[in-house]
Amino acid sequence: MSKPTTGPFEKTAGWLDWYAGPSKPKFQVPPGSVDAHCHVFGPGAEFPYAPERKYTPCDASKAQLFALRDHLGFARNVVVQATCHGADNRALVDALQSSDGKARGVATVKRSVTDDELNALHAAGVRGVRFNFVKRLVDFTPKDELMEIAGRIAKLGWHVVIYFEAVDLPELWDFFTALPTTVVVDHMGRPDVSKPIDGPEFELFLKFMREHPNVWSKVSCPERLSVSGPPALDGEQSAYRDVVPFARKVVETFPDRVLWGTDWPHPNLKGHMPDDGLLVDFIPHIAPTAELQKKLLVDNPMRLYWPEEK
Ligand SMILES: O=C(O)c1cc(C(=O)O)oc(=O)c1
Repeated sequence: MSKPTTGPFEKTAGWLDWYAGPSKPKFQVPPGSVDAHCHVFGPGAEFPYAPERKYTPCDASKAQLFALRDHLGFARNVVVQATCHGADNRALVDALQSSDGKARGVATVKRSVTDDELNALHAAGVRGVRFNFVKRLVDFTPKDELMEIAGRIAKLGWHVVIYFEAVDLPELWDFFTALPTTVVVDHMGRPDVSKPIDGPEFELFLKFMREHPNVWSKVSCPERLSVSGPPALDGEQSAYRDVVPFARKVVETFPDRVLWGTDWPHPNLKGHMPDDGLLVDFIPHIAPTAELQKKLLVDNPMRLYWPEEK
């Protein structure tokens, strides 16, 4: 892969660039696998970062994303609008339109979005909107505004992707459970994996999924959630072991409602930047059978993002 670059923008201090020499995974993903959570950043010279952003990344272009897809053995991507682009979806749309039909997307929109704009996003391959509740990433948006957006995008057959921290689930519960669409949780709702897996916090997340069959989860981002490490670097095959029981529990309990993604280019990591090849090698630890792997990597994302092909 080519190396990360920066255009006219100055990166946030301490920014870690994505890993330019990912290893070839030992685990071979099933044919037709989908990386269902990844981003593009800019390039800033072409698609400027949003004025309201909370961080300025290095560039991470569509060509670099597609090269990673091929290198890791994936067939398709779901590109999720990154907060550094706000509600300006141009970089996302450009990536989708350049993908030969191999990428679909999740956008961020404001209440002011027009029906024509939503229809154009749909034509480009957008199938969901993202609502973000992580305070270090976005400013607050009133819930009535989000609910209005959810009602409008439901008519297009789209879903809502939510990103929040585990401690905030109780406060957000009523809003989340009132959403009229399929709801996809980013990164398992960010559990604190230093707490017990059968403790009240993770139990609430499992209850959220158990009691609401429209709720799905991405079992992604062990590199963000792990406290114990070791990091996925230098061939490490036992990376992020403290995350395994949490992710495996979700995969085994709700095998038809889980998705997996690299989260490339891994915004805001502080300690290390993982080798994406080793992240793929993490998959069989959380989805130990071929049947679970196929659901996680092929059947589920295809049902959600390419339903016309099923
Ligand atoms: O935890 C994060 O910092 C993060 C940020 C973004 C984004 O800025 O969109 O997306 C993610 O999936 C994760």
